[in-house]
Amino acid sequence: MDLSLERISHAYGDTEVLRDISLEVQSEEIVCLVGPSGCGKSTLLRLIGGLEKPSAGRVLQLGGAPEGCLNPLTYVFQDFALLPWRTVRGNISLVLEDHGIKGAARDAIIADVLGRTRLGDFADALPRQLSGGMKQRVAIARALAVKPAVMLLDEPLSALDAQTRELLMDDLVGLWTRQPFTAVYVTHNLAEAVRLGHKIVVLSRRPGQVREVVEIATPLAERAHGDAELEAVQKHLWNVMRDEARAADEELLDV
Ligand SMILES: Nc1ncnc2c1ncn2[C@@H]1O[C@H](COP(=O)(O)OP(=O)(O)OP(=O)(O)O)[C@@H](O)[C@H]1O
Repeated sequence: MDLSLERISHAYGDTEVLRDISLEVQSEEIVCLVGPSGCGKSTLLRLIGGLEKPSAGRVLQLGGAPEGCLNPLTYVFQDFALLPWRTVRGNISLVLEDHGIKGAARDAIIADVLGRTRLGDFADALPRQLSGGMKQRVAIARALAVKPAVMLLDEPLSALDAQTRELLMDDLVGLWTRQPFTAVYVTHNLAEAVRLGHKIVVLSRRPGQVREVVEIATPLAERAHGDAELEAVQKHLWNVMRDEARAADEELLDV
């Protein structure tokens, strides 16, 4: 399934947050949204996911969802949102039970997503026994269990330390390479965007507008850490964003 955002604008009361955003998300593509603090990245993700309705414009879902899809637009949050009293298996099982999937069918899906996220040995662990990076892998496995058409990731790595972020980026690349998925990925971190994004959308400061869309042709699996071409793209993105970020940072808070 592809997504087409047509001239989306959004305001909260008098606060204009997003202005005239048009964007395509193609199937099996990771689209990263970057932009200064408060420019409306998370708001745009909520509008895409249908949690809120845009003040103007629309989000079109083009083509059918994958076979067996239980939830076309599925979120992955920064704080993992795992139930602490349920094991890894139990956390994943819950979303399937919610859809009436039980027994062998449920077990097969759980085995599949634990395999894809390389968590097979941790099925019986409780969240408190896992590192932050492992918890986020469980959250990703849980999202995959509902066979989403598009995963919506809101700063999924920003609660993690730098080393864990690197490992999880490798994991996401591996996951996508083994079986491509479609995602919209909000991040502050330009290194993450150039590592994971097929397309990087730079938003201006609030009201967020599309400043630039950068496409990176290098396959994800070939994007090595420290690659000169990626660093040049990252530098370019920072040049586009720097003045906007500074202006956003110096803006007086409206309290
Ligand atoms: N439910 C809401 N009601 C009123 N204002 C809101 C609401 N949600 C977000 N905002 C405002 O909309 C603007 C954009 O917020 P949003 O969280 O989408 O930005 P962001 O780019 O994701 O920010 P950050 O990078 O800091 O996470 C902010 O000024 C925020 O205060």
